[in-house]
Amino acid sequence: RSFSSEKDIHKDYAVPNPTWSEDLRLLYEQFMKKCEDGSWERLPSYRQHPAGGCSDFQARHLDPSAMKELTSRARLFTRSFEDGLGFEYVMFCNDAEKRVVCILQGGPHLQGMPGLFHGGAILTIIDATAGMCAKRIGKVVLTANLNVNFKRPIPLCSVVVLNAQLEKAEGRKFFVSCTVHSGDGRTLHTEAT
Ligand SMILES: CCCCCCCCCC(=O)SCCNC(=O)CCNC(=O)[C@H](O)C(C)(C)COP(=O)(O)OP(=O)(O)OC[C@H]1O[C@@H](n2cnc3c(N)ncnc32)[C@H](O)[C@@H]1OP(=O)(O)O
Repeated sequence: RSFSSEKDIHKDYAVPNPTWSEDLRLLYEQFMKKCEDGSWERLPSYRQHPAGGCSDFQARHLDPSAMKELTSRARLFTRSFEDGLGFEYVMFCNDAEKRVVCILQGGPHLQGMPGLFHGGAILTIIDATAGMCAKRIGKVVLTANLNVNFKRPIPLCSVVVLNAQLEKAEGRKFFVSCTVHSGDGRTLHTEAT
């Protein structure tokens, strides 16, 4: 399927699709229920996010003349896979508690060691989830430092839950912790700050 149709670029991918497992669907329904009283909010997710708010950052880091051509071809990394092959995920935020939860089913194209999730893929979704947690407050944020402990390998194509929590804010610095647990919550796979 072409990635560059207007429709495709503006499509919200943070919704169920036929590649989702029963486990991911159940978690999605659980969190959608939590959204009913307004304490949690599902975050839409697109292949290309509007540049809104990043213009001064882009001016500082990027050559404006190259920007237009570049961004027209650009896709958010975590949304640049065919359905089911990469990151199938939905983020939910609870701004009162300064938390972001990400439910994730990792596809077969995220393999590292045979049968296992690639460590870089785990880093990526931690970076995105913890980044979103900081972004809810800081609006435009960049990851300055990411420390990760891989406690248990994550089986490929399994469903996991990421929990990001803002721990502290000092001016424009945000300190976020993030864990990755198995879908049933019993196994702590990864912890990061
Ligand atoms: C809508 C959905 C979008 C989803 C997107 C998901 C993407 C997730 C986010 C990313 O992956 S961003 C891409 C990876 N990150 C980068 O490319 C950032 C590259 N680094 C930088 O641009 C600069 O180093 C940075 C902006 C982080 C800081 O540089 P600045 O010149 O703005 O500030 P400065 O170096 O003076 O540091 C500011 C404060 O941060 C502190 N700091 C900087 N780097 C640090 C570090 N590595 N560890 C701890 N503290 C650090 C620094 O000590 C200082 O603290 P104090 O003011 O208290 O002294």
